[in-house]
Amino acid sequence: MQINLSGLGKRYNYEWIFRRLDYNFLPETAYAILGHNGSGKSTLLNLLSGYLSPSEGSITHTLGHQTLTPDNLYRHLSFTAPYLELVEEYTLLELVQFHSHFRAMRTASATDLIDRLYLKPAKDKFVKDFSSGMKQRLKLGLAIYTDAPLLLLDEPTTNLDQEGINWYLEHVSQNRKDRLVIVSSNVAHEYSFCDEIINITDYHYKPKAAKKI
Ligand SMILES: Nc1ncnc2c1ncn2[C@@H]1O[C@H](COP(=O)(O)OP(=O)(O)OP(=O)(O)O)[C@@H](O)[C@H]1O
Repeated sequence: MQINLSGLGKRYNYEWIFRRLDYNFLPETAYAILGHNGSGKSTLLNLLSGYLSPSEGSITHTLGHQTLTPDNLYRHLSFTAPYLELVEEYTLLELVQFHSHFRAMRTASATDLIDRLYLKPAKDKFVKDFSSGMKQRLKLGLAIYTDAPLLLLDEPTTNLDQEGINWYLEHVSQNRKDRLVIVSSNVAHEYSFCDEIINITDYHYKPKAAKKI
């Protein structure tokens, strides 16, 4: 997957979050999008996922020689973020089986994924009864092990303890080689494996000062 951004800008009402963003995300490369709270990292990730539309400029997703349209882009990406919800009425096994029904996985089976998550003892537990760290590990596992050429991770280590962070780094590193990975973060350990860094604040809109008459 390759993504080209041309003159990309996003505003909410009258507030420009960023403007004039030209960038090429190359295949099989890992990128980190950095910036302080409220700087626009999640907004950019949501644009890259096709969930939001640009206010100006364009985003082109290319897979091999095929340009992807917004209606089929979702088939080729995997995305997780703290604000995305799990289906909490399912047990862990039911949820992984449900997910695998719709998306091709990089694991041999649902139980194989649960083993890799180190959540085997919680196989029959309802997701609503998981701790916040267990939910985050599950979200990350579903995202990382979905077989998609584009992996988008928004603040991936939210709610994870050191063991969870080590788990994330091990599994994302093992699964990054043949896909484009984009991580939004302001915590160094989340993006230590990334090849390129983009500061979203470089694209903040700075209105020209009015000339004094
Ligand atoms: N739906 C919306 N309507 C209006 N403003 C919004 C909306 N979504 C986000 N914003 C604003 O856009 C700006 C960027 O928000 P965004 O969530 O992209 O930042 P972020 O860098 O991901 O922040 P954080 O690190 O806190 O997650 C913020 O000022 C936010 O208030």
